[in-house]
Amino acid sequence: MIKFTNVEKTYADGSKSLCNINLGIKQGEFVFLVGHSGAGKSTLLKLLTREEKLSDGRLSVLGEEITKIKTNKIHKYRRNLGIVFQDFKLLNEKTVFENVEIAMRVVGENSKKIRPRVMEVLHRVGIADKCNKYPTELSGGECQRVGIARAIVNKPSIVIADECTGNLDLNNSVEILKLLNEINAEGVTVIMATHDTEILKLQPKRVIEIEQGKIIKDTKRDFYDEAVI
Ligand SMILES: Nc1ncnc2c1ncn2[C@@H]1O[C@H](COP(=O)(O)OP(=O)(O)OP(=O)(O)O)[C@@H](O)[C@H]1O
Repeated sequence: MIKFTNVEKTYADGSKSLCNINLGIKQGEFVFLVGHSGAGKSTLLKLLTREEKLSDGRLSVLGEEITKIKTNKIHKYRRNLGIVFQDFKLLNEKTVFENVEIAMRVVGENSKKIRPRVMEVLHRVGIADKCNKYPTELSGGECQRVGIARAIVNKPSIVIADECTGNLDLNNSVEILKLLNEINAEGVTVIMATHDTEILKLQPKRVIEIEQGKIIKDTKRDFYDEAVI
């Protein structure tokens, strides 16, 4: 469960980015976070990942009060999260396998478990045959599959995807959404920020709309077209 209670975020330069956010997301939900550029979507996600701190209010994630997590315990908290980025953030000098492997190494996973688990997730996202390639040898859609493999390799409870289809064409976006759906079907909460309303038409999910730092709509997706996935 994720719970925002009266959350405010004002950046150091005085920009008020989030205002009185009250929001509950149950474990296993798939939520789209939408809004125009600058609405506050990334800020909300950065509060979840503890890249940014709340200015006021409360935020609890998986039973933990975010503001109370000590700096030296943040890495432990982040193990619950898998993060997928718009620009993939892959290491170009490392292979596909190594890009995913590194996520297991940094959390100190037992080396014997690493190879089978990495190969398992690479199969899962349909990119195992490219495990020895470098990111520069892959298409955008393939890079994002690697990004998803890296996000899920440590079995997170929550996947956070910030504009993860932003650099992809519609076909690739559909494939990435399918993958996120499958991951969600296994009980993982998925929160996906997007400003692309076409994406919302692809599947019936909860949509939370932010405008100028405020939630202006929260629906179980009853106002969008019929699902096509
Ligand atoms: N580090 C920062 N310092 C100051 N202001 C910031 C910072 N990061 C974001 N903002 C401001 O906070 C507001 C919300 O930004 P945010 O990045 O959360 O929006 P967004 O909805 O994710 O936009 P986009 O779709 O363009 O990524 C904007 O007005 C932005 O200028």
